[in-house]
Amino acid sequence: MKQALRNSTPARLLGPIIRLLTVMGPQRMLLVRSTLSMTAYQMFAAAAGALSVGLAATITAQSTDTRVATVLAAGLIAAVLANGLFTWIESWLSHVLAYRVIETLRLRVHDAIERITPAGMKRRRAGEVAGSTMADVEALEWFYAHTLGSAANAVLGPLAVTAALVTLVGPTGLIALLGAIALLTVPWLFAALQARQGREVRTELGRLTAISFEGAESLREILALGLGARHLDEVRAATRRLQRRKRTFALRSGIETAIADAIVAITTIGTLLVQAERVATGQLSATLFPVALVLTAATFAPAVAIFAVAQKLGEVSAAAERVLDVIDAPASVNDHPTPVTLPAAGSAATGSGAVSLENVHFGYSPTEPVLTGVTLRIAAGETVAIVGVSGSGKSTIASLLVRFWDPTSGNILLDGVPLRSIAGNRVREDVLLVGQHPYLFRGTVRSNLLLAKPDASDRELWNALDHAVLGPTIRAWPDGLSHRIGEAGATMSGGQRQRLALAQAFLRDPAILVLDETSAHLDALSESELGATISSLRAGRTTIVIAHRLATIARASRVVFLHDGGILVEGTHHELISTSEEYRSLIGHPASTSPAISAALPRSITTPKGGDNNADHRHYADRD
Ligand SMILES: Nc1ncnc2c1ncn2[C@@H]1O[C@H](COP(=O)(O)OP(=O)(O)OP(=O)(O)O)[C@@H](O)[C@H]1O
Repeated sequence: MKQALRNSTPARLLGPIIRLLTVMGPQRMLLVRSTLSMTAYQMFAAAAGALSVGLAATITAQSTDTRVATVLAAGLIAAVLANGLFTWIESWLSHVLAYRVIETLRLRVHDAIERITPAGMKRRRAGEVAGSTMADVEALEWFYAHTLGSAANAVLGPLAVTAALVTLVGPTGLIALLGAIALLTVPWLFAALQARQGREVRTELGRLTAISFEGAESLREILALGLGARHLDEVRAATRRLQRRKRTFALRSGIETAIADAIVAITTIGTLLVQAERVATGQLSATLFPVALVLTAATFAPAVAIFAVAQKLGEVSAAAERVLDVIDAPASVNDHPTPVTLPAAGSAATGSGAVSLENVHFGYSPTEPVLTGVTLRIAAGETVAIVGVSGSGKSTIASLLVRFWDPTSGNILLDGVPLRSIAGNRVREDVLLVGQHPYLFRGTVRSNLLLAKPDASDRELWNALDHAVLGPTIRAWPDGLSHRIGEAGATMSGGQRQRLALAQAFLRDPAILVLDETSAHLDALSESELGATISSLRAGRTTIVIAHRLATIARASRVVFLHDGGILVEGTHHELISTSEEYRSLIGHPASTSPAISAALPRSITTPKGGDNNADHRHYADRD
């Protein structure tokens, strides 16, 4: 029985909304006050209506005693003023409540996205999810501001007015209550349809938001590839689909409204006929007849308000469900309940920074292992280059080192401490990953550099820029450090963005540096300048380079050749050239006896997932 109730459509409709109510926590008292204010203003509205018709009837009776009329007039003025006051209070409280709850929800969504983003989503996907989820949160604001109070009031209001009506006119006053109950059952009858339509509307809205986000973020690529018209078509098609969904939603809502209007009309006419009959037979005084009609209308007022809300419940419920999906998404790494407290973040100068990978296994999905038992020990201050064909798992190791993911089995240790026992954020203070496509925030050169070291002086900033061979360029700009950078660094070249990221690394001065080396953006001159920069950045610091260039590989004290989920060979560049045919083949060394890499290497290297091995081969060779 309980199970059936839980699976009923209304319960499913309300389930996500009720679960989200838990975020209200400390705001519960605000909800109680807002609901009571709403009940008060509706009671005063009903009283004002009843008093005004009572007053009119008294005046029409032309009684010589003016005392009753005076009392009724005074009561009417008081009721109107109180109605205005409580309407204002309720509106104020309900919006404060809604904004506080929405603020809490926004923070929860933000936390969830931060928790699942590093590994779970690429940046663009995170933007889409954040955008459409925040739109869902906005939809909930209306619910919190206008619904919660109305829902409680839909029960309290009709009961209170009915009590007054029954006191004045007797049991026939219950007709209005029956009408209000009938009115509230209408949305429940359509609940299943409404739930489906609500989900469809929110899903289409989410798709449209995602397409718009993608369009805005990749506008350059879209225009460069001549895909503007196609993108516009996609936006138009998504808009049309959304409009279609909204039309069917509105159609059902319109039918519900028509049925509700019929119920209100039938109840009002029924009350009119019954009470008129009673006046005619002397069971009800003529003065109370208009009062009964006004109170009948007042019985409906809260029910009509909640009816309007219930009609939108499908959409609100779907929005709540989508927000919960994000909030409930599991983290890619779970912080240890009692994380190890490391001393203040190490730096190159502290001599810390030994890294060990102990039999590390990892796959993004259980069926597709990427690393199958990698064991690697890197001493503090050592520079290790990781090489391998595209898709061999080099960047995956980088992600594991900064704890975007945890190994499926095995361990990664930082100065002997398992990474799993250190909070993810703390790990990233010691281990800095400079990725292939560094992201710069909208702001200035200075504001971006200060992200790496908030208390750095301008002198330190210039030093870092000079180390990164970006100083002369920035000095030549009229605004210098105050030069504005567009969103995602759009106003800078790829090479300049990369140097700015390296300047940030100089400022951060981490104990361990993980460089996911890019193969693009740099001309030969810049590359050799940057090589020198990276050498000075590496000095005395544990550095792991995901290497794409021979010059970088040659500079490393050790080269690790990743292949087929494990380490195939390791040693210095020269050792590997003389001992490993696979390595010679990978880097396209002239002494390689395998003109075609496919002849010498196992199949998984020659046809890597998502990569062209010959392109890789040429890639290393070109830059020797
Ligand atoms: N977030 C992810 N979700 C699922 N699979 C992924 C993800 N990231 C990488 N992969 C897959 O894992 C494998 C290893 O990818 P990885 O990026 O580590 O390779 P790589 O050696 O760094 O390649 P490249 O040299 O091209 O950058 C590839 O098959 C890739 O498709």
